[in-house]
Amino acid sequence: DADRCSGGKFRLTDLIGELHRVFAEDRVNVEYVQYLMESYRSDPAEWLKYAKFNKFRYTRNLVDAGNGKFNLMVLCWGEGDGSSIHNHPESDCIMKMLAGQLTEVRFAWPEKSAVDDVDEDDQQLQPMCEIGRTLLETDGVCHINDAMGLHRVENASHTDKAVSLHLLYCPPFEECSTFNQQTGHKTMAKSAFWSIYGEKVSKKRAEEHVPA
Ligand SMILES: O=C(O)CCSS
Ligand SMILES: [Fe+2]
Repeated sequence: DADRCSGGKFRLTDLIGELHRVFAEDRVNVEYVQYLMESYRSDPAEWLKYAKFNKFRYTRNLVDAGNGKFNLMVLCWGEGDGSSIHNHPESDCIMKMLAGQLTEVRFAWPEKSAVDDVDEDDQQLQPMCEIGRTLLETDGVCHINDAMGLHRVENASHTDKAVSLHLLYCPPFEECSTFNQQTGHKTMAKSAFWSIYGEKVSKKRAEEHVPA
């Protein structure tokens, strides 16, 4: 585990190896997984190959498909890029900053499950706190799952890009629900990869992609 690597550096490859070992067990200790993610010190030389930006929106770049048990991803956020308000179906999401800053705002679930396109009385989503939490590279990890609520993550900087490392498990979901903040209406959204193992995904493959 990370201590064994304390003599040397706990590299991205050590993190991946240790995650494979942890997820081979029946039960996953989320505190230990958080500790492993916290133990990784960002080294751009290790993750630059995954850091592919798209000028129109943030990108999701698969680093490791975790034998189907988890996805480890590098997300690249241009200036002002942000996610929709979304959930993490049956999954835990643990994220940390590799470069730059992101702001996270959490929202309570809408009371009624305002389903797609049914003209229910609108219900604005309520942020759980006045201002978003700013995540810095020096911070620990941010952990969320559906029991904790929904969130929106964005790069509020107009001058700096941001790169974050996300661990999604079990199982890594291929789509999630996104929510309109004003109406609470829910829409399903596909969680596609911009690149896989450092290779840009062709448009064709993006449609049929299932990680190897
Ligand atoms: O997976 C996504 O696209 C959401 C990034 S914030 S956890
Ligand atoms: Fe998220």
